[in-house]
Amino acid sequence: MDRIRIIGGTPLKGTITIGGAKNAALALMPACLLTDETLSLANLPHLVDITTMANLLAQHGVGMILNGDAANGGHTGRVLELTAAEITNTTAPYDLVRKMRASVLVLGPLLARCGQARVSLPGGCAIGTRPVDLHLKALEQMGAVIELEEGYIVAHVRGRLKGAHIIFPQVTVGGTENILMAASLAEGETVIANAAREPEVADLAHCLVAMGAKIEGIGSGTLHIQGVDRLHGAHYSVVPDRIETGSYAVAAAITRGDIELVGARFDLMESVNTILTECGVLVEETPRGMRVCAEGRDIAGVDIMTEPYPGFPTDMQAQLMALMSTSSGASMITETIFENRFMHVPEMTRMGARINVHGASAIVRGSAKLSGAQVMATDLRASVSLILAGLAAEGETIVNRVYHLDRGYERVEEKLAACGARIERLKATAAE
Ligand SMILES: CC(=O)N[C@H]1[C@@H](OP(=O)(O)OP(=O)(O)OC[C@H]2O[C@@H](n3ccc(=O)[nH]c3=O)[C@H](O)[C@@H]2O)O[C@H](CO)[C@@H](O)[C@@H]1O
Ligand SMILES: C=C(OP(=O)(O)O)C(=O)O
Repeated sequence: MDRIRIIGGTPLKGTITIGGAKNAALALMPACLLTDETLSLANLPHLVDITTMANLLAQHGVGMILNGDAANGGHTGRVLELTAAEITNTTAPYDLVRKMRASVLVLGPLLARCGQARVSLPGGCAIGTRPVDLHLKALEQMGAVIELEEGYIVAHVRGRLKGAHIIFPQVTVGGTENILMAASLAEGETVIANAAREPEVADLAHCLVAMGAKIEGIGSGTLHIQGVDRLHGAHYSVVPDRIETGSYAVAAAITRGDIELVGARFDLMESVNTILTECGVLVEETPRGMRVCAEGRDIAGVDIMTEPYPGFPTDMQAQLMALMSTSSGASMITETIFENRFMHVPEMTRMGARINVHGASAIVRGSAKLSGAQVMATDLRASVSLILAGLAAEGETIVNRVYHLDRGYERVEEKLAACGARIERLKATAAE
């Protein structure tokens, strides 16, 4: 397995281009199953998760054409044309679903278009148990008959799905996305109350509208969807990745550097920027995106609690913990979304961070210096948080098991190195 080697201590300066959002793209791609016409997605990030979703869609019968953007070396701004002229297979197999939980997002579209679907249960993952019971209950309310057989969700509906009044007892991003897609082709009106307001959900809703769906309340906690008989093709550009933006904002802050994040959507960064500003970091909007500067600044400890959007994102919790480890005060970080999302703590502790976990809260006592160490990445955001800690640490840090990182960060070493970071990927040898 590849490893990342970092020699820390250099304040990062320069520009980093932000790509399309992984979590938006993973919801937009399965939307192609709702129509026999072509859905063309621009600004698609180049990530392992996107390839996994493409492989899953291909085995459902989706034809795909990828147009690389030569001007950017074929890396960023890719355009993917997806055509589900005919759905040849309604099973999402375990081998693909287990690689990526977002695979469950084919369930709603398959059921709406084909009246049946057989999707492997995603199972738990490193950060929590992550059941999909709320997706299933909502689809049942829409008339689907669902059974669990041999680890698979086996669903069918007689005729079309029917509009329903769905009240999610807990905010669920994937649940809202699955129901949005299913409801777009259902008979009658669906109301989703306590819907997720994440920008990636809004991105999906805007794309569905471009495909002919009738959705009101986009971006709010109540969505009204008037089902239509058919959807058509569309061309849609994926929203910039706010978690990638936030991760590189922390890279600037933790190294006391100065980075412009080109293409970032400042308006989607409010909760993260509020915390960074409270810490003492300068964050400002620029004509091209946003600038984050911590040069010569003292970072203060602040308390953070993860919440659904517009609250502070759980996907930024580990990165902020790395920053808080280098602050001059104490902070309390409370994780309210996932029950097991502190796996970066023992690894950061190996680098000299002073962190104690009590239930859902971690007390971070800032320390002046982190020191390089061998650490193990356990999940996507934990991986990037260890890289961030390594950038600030004295000496050499080796982050092992970085395959998680490639799920969600495109060319991370290249982007950081362009700002002066001493970072390289150590490729796995054939014997490993
Ligand atoms: C691909 C993608 O977009 N992933 C994001 C998405 O994950 P994902 O869509 O899986 O997260 P959810 O918003 O659904 O999960 C939120 C909480 O609700 C619980 N829950 C969810 C569904 C359900 O049927 N039953 C249930 O109990 C989950 O276990 C979790 O504790 O939103 C999370 C919360 O912002 C982010 O961290 C992930 O990066
Ligand atoms: C938890 C994440 O992704 P996923 O939902 O795909 O596991 C993430 O992006 O941080």
